[in-house]
Amino acid sequence: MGGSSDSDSHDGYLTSQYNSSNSLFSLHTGNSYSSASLDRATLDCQDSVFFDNHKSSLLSTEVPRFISNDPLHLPITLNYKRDNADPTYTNGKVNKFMIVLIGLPATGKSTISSHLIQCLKNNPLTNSLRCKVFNAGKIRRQISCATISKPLLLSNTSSEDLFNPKNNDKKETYARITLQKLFHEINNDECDVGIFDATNSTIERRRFIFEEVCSFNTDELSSFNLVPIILQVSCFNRSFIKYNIHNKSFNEDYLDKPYELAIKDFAKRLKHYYSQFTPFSLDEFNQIHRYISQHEEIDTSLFFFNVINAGVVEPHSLNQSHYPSTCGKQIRDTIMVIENFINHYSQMFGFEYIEAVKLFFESFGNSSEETLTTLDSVVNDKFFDDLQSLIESNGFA
Ligand SMILES: Nc1ncnc2c1ncn2[C@@H]1O[C@H](COP(=O)(O)OP(=O)(O)OP(=O)(O)O)[C@@H](O)[C@H]1O
Ligand SMILES: O=P(O)(O)OC[C@H]1O[C@](O)(CO)[C@@H](O)[C@@H]1O
Repeated sequence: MGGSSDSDSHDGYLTSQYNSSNSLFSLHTGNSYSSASLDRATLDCQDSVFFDNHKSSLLSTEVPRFISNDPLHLPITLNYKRDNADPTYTNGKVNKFMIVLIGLPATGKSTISSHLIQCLKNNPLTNSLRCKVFNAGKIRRQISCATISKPLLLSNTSSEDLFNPKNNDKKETYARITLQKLFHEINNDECDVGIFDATNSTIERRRFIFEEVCSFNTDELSSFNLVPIILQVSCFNRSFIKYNIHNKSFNEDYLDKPYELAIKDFAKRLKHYYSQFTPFSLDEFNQIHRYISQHEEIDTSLFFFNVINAGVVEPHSLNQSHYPSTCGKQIRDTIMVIENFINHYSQMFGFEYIEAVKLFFESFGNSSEETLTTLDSVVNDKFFDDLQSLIESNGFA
């Protein structure tokens, strides 16, 4: 595997990153990731039993398929049937769902969203729900392309760099437009599940989102009630991240850019995000729950799910579900389907992805010399160490 960085080249292919010394975030001391349950998730990264149970599947050339070759046919155990005559209301309003994604760039948020939609579409309990993704990057491109006729204006000056934290205002504007579009389509009954696809990487952004959800739900003119579901997507594995960055260099932002420029620009973007990212925590979940309960004056549903390293690390009690006593069947059904998706993500989609990563690095030597050299020259151990330092200086070692 000529030219590959150390992180990928020794015996730890797709496994070495599971030990703490090599992890991108070690997770255990941060303020936000300080809960016992997250510690448990962290321990699982290092836990020898967990490791042994997964090592063979991570290393084998066959994709382990515990259930079936068809990712959409899971043994989902649903105990009751949909009752069409029993639509669910909250506070006299028809329920809709909003999935708020959280996660650093290139962790798989958009990909996992499309997998979730497939899953909802294939389950009789949820197949009538109209799902739509509202992607802040797409909205940004639509607006900025119309203005400057370019996929993405790359710049070396910090004042022009959209992802430099100095320019957060610009990025916030795109996010707010995206959020308003989601509310608008929900309110017009154009969709039932709105997925807000952005990194939502700061506490301030998340506070804004939930203030807006409360305003929406307390708006007497609206006939709908939004049930918020937080889905945090994390990726700590260096090989996964490297593979994802390679793929990101072909996305719409970089259609007109040479590979090297794209990789360098995305790497720079990642550094900006690592310098300001705050993972979502149980504390924040509880704060948001209190805030919504106070403002909506009813006991309200709120859910928090995690996909870590394509589902191979189990989030354990980091996932949270708050069902009020009055919670109706439609919400319970939908959450059950989502929970099944989360719990089986690795079998449904994760291992197939890991296999693709593995193949990518195995055949890496066959890639063009330029691609190889470029990726390794930018996304290497030093780069990951820099990311680690950035996240540590941000208080989340
Ligand atoms: N779970 C996954 N299954 C399959 N491919 C994945 C998965 N996660 C990441 N990838 C690969 O990584 C690339 C980046 O993933 P994706 O675009 O979903 O990340 P993202 O978190 O939405 O990024 P951004 O925030 O920059 O938009 C994808 O193009 C895909 O090739
Ligand atoms: O405004 P946020 O939450 O950072 O998320 C939006 C941005 O995230 C990205 O997906 C990061 O790569 C961009 O495409 C997009 O502009």
